[in-house]
Amino acid sequence: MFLPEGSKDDIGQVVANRFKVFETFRQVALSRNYTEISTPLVEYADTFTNDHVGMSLQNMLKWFNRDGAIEVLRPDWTTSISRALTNHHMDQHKWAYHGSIFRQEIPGVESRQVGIEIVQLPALLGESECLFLAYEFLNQLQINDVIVELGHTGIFEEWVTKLNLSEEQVDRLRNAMHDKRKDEVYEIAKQNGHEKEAEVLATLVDAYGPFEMIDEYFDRWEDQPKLISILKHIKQLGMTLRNIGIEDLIIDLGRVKNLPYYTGTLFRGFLKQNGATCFSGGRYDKLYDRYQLVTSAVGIAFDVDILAEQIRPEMKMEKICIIANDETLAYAEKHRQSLTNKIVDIRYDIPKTNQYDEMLIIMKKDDNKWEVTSYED
Ligand SMILES: N[C@@H](Cc1c[nH]c[nH+]1)C(=O)O
Repeated sequence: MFLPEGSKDDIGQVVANRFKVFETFRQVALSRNYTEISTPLVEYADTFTNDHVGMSLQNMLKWFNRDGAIEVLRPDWTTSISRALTNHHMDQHKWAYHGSIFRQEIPGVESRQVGIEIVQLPALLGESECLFLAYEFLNQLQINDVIVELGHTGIFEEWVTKLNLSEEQVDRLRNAMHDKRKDEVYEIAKQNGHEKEAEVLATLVDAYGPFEMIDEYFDRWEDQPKLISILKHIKQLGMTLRNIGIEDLIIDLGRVKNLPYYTGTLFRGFLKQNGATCFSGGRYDKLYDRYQLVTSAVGIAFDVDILAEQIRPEMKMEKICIIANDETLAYAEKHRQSLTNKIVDIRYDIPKTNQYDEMLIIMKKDDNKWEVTSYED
């Protein structure tokens, strides 16, 4: 039997590690007063593709339902939670979730996330909370070598308004910017004759580095109040993170949104070991506009599969095998319960591999009682 391309079965340690990530996340989120939320796996495509969200149908797993409407497997938690929350009271601010999302551009199509969404909290509080939680969660998983990157959608978008480009040109520009293709950024940006602004935009491609670099840009953009207020916000967030001990902090001022709904601060976490993105998130206030709700919203999602790969094996527990038969099975189970903090297996056959630290066998004594003795072969 075959599986569709990208799909795979997982066995043993991978599955165990994933559960460790899920469990640790739940415990951290609950201790920070999050309420758990779950949305259905199957939703209408329109929930994600309407103008307020703007995700592309192309990458979704989709089909027509009986009435001819397009349904999809959940491609994004953030959007489906915003749909769900508008039908609920908004007096709870902090929401936590865990489960799969499906996007065709992700290798394997299915990927597992744990994440949080925070609504209607002041900007700095909500954004810091996302990264405070990230810090606590990763510490608990003993994953310490992570670089936190801060960015903001507003910097690129502000420069772009000066260029008089069509929507299609802006999309191409955003993609070139995302891939840090500097020459292409310049070429697209100057298409309507704004060469000076195009040059500045091209230099934004290189505007990444250690957090302290932000001070340079206060001088460079001193005559641009919008950009200065964005810089002040990023700086304040960065200083707050520094104050709780997040040392590995970088900025990318040329960062563009990787999901269409972002409207402000963006953050990502990279594993130092291999550069993989282990979390990603940001501000998306506009997602609630279509429900005529004035809301501030920010969130972060962690890639469970990437984190699971980093988990160190648990302390090894002693592994015992009790050899039983139909007659001694119940006694074996009772004995198993008395062996705490050990992995205990019951088998009828005598295992050929030496995967157990100890093997026990149940023998009948003269007085018709049972006795557990060590099995030696
Ligand atoms: N949904 C985003 C992460 C996020 C959560 N909240 C805001 N952003 C993602 O899948 O990358």
